[in-house]
Amino acid sequence: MSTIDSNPTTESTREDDTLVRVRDLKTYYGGDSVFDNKPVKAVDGVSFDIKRGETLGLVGESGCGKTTLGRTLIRLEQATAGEVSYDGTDATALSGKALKQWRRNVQMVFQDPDSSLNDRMTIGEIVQEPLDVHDWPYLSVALTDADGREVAGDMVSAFDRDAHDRPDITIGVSESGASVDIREEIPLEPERVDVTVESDRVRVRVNTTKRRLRRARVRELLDTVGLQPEHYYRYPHQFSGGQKQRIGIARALALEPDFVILDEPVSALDASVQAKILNLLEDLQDEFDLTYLFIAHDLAVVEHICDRVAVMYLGNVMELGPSEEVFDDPANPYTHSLLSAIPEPDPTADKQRITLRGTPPSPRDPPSGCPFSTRCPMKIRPEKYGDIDNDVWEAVEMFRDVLRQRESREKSVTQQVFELAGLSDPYEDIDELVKEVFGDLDLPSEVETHVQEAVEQIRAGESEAARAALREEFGSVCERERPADHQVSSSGRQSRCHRHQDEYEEPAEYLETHVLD
Ligand SMILES: Nc1ncnc2c1ncn2[C@@H]1O[C@H](COP(=O)(O)OP(=O)(O)OP(=O)(O)O)[C@@H](O)[C@H]1O
Repeated sequence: MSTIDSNPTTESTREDDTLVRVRDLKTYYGGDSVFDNKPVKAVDGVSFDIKRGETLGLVGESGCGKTTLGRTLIRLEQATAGEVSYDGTDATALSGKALKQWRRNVQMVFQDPDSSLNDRMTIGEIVQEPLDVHDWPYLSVALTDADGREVAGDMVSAFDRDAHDRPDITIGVSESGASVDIREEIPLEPERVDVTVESDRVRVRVNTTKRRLRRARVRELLDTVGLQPEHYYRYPHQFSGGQKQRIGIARALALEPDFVILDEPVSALDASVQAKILNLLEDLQDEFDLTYLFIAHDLAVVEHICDRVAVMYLGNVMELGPSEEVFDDPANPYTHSLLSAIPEPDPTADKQRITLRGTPPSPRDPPSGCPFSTRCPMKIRPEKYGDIDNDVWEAVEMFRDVLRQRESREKSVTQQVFELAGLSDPYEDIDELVKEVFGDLDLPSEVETHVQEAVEQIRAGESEAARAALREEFGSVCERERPADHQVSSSGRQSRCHRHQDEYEEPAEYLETHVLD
């Protein structure tokens, strides 16, 4: 198994067809004041490429950092560290006019169409707003000679071209006269463009207003997303959820982006409407050569629509590869766990589930080593505990996890609820905790001794030392070292797990022999 560490560029993601390149990206919230010295590590060192025209899915439990990652990619959040380049341009370094121009090319469709559409604006105004903000169309003009070659010259009205450097109007000048060619996306008839060729200059006059062109563009966009012309003057509350999402999509497409982030675009919709919106998104991708980052928690949707999928946990991408491979033959323990939680359509099918202990740790206090180490059912054990009974091992892990949470600065919601209700947290009392976690389990003497020693230390107020001693005894490489990304298939799929090193059993093998009954 080869390690690929920080550069996931592989055979299948050659530089030339890469549109978005992300390297070691981190987005932290807070952590910069005396009272708040631990930042929330929402995105914590993520690297991947998105190829031109592909759909990359981003999945993971709520709070794992998907939205923050999406927002950072389009500069709605400021990256704390790392690199995001877009078609070769470092997007994190842009500012001023360059940033505004770049923004035309990257758009986002939000999960909740209700809160993303201003209820006091008509649909026409909502879709037109980005066009107004960016003064679209730019009405840039290019001159070509009789052979179709662009002629350089001083443009009196040298408006911005679009992000692809395409002119909106191309005037071809030859001995027989002048021709007018208008880019397909500009709703302007050539008859409205007057061209006068003089000896040393070419005058171009457009006989319409930008306002009219924008309104025509909005009407075209409404049609493109399956809405009717009469919807132009209506208000969002007059539409169904699916229609509202169509409006959101039309708005996102207004400035002719290349890259669109779809943040749970169908999660709030009924199943039948979901399918229609997904079909629309696929059609639009083909028609406009769009590249998508598709954020979702519904794995079935991702499997259907995405070429590749990135599985995220606690700010990290744990596995990334072609959707079919990741879904059919997951490599990473977290992917195994996530997939095992999908309900089986056939209730009689005998599906073996992996039950994950507890909830993900707080991104303010992530575990050392592997981010999944506090819950991983396939965690590497010290050799002497390799054959220990599974229930005993799980209990030890749970005991350590609860101690860790007690130490963490942030109180869990459960603890807060107990306190608000004037009750003591059942885990606060160490004897109660031991009873709760180990119950009637028959502990091997070695385990019992170490647990007992830890309990004594905690009673003596030395929780830190107790945790350190337990880590020394029961810990492994999973808690000591951050795993590298390993290439796990010839397609370039990568997985972040110590088990991919030669000396350990692969997660899938370990799962069969140790975790599933
Ligand atoms: N503005 C913010 N300030 C502080 N913490 C934040 C902020 N936004 C998000 N977070 C925290 O960052 C972590 C990642 O949140 P994010 O919304 O990116 O996750 P997510 O995977 O998109 O979750 P969901 O599926 O619920 O939307 C969470 O712990 C969240 O509480």
